[in-house]
Formats: sequence, structure tokens, C-alpha cells
Amino acid sequence: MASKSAVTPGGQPKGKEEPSSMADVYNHELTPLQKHVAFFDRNKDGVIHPSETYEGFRAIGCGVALSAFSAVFINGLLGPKTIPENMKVGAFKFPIYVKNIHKGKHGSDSGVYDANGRFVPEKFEEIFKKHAHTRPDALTGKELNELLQANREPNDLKGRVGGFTEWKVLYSLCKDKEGFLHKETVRAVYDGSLFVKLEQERKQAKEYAKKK
Ligand code: HEM
Ligand SMILES: [Ca+2]
Repeated sequence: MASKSAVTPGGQPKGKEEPSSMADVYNHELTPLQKHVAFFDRNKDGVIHPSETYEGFRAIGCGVALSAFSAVFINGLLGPKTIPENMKVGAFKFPIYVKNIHKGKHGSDSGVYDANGRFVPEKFEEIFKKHAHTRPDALTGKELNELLQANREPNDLKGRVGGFTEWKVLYSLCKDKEGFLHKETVRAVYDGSLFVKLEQERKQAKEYAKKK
């Protein structure tokens, strides 16, 4: 009988270098923040390698430059915070451990993810109550800037840059023709379903283009 741990829940063989226990994260209910990043763990071995960050960004429609930049900076800066204690990691591998992604949280954020990576509905609603002036269920580019400004914590350059990048990439990927970023899109960022949807939409658009 095949050993239970020989394959990931996705059915793919596990990476050789990482201990199999890292994939265990998928045997439990994921926190919303774990779901947010699980999309980028392409082979579901519990570890996001820079190549997977790159692949994930490409899959949702980001260009080569942004995807490569993100792989270097997200894995380089966030990855080390997520390495489990007593775990030795080879130089230049820059893994991100899905299990510990809450340790990668930064300052100057909205607070919608709590310290454990859970979703805080009140904080989510607050974003729109405070900043959605033009219409209640969406943010304009200007209103997004207002949110970023309001989230800024003193002496927190790293957190500010992190928050700025997350929100600006989201806005550029998902704003509608009139420049609105919809509440339901933002909701889908927090439960991780947005990335899956964007990838599916791109695949369908490609199929459609092939048939034409
Ligand atoms: C195009 C891809 C991505 C977009 C558009 C995006 C967007 C966002 C947004 C809008 C937030 C909420 C920030 C807030 O509440 O103020 C967030 C949080 C977060 N994201 Fe992403 N993200 C992306 C990819 C990733 C990847 C690849 C990782 C790591 C593997 C990641 C890790 C995080 C973490 C750790 C947080 C929590 C930050 C905090 O609350 O302090 N994200 N992201
Ligand atoms: Ca992986």
C-alpha cells in the first residue's frame, strides 16, 4: 500500500529536500491568511519557493518583471520570518513556510488579519465605512491612498512599503473600468479565493483566444 505521506493532497509527489511534516498544514483547516498564500504553494508541499511565487504571480496575470521582483523580495524578506525553529535552510533557497505565514505579518496593515492570520470582520467593514465615500461597496484609487495613509504606523518603513505594494498590485490587477476596487474583490483577497479565480479567468480567456 502506498504510504499516506508519499503524495500531497493535490496528488503530486512531495519535494525531496523539505521534511514531509510541512505538508501537514493541508491536513488541517487553514487560517484565512494561510489560504491567501496557499495558492502560491503550487505543489502543495507546505513551502513556497521563489520559483512558485514567480509562477503564481504569472498565473494571475502579472508581468515577468513584477513576478521576478516579487519572488526575490517576498521570499527574501518574508521567508526568513516563517522558518520553523530548529530548521536549517540551505543558503539562497528562501522558502516561505505556509504553516508560519502569520509570522510574516507586518505593520501599517489594515488589521483585517489578526496576529494568528484569522479574518476580523469588523476591521474589514471598517475599511469601507471609513474610506468608501463615492459608493459604499468599492474604493477609488484616491480612497485607497486615504486607506494607506490611515494605516501608516510611525517609524515603520518596511510595513508601509509592504502594505503599499500589496494594495497597489491588487488595485492595478482588479480595478474595474471606472477605477473602482470592489468590496467583494477585497473580501476574496482575505479568503484566498481571488487568486484561484484570476487564474481560472486567464485560462478561460486563453482557451477562448485559441478557438477564435
Ligand atoms: C498578487 C499577489 C498578491 C496580492 C495582490 C496581495 C494582496 C494582499 C493584501 C491586499 C493584503 C491585505 C493587507 C492589509 O490588510 O492591509 C495582503 C496581506 C498579506 N499578504 Fe498578500 N498579496 C499577494 C501575494 C502574497 C504572497 C505571494 C504572499 C506570501 C507568500 C503574501 C503574504 C501576505 C501576508 C503575510 C499578508 C498579511 C499582512 C499583514 O496583515 O500584516 N501575499 N496581501
Ligand atoms: Ca511548494
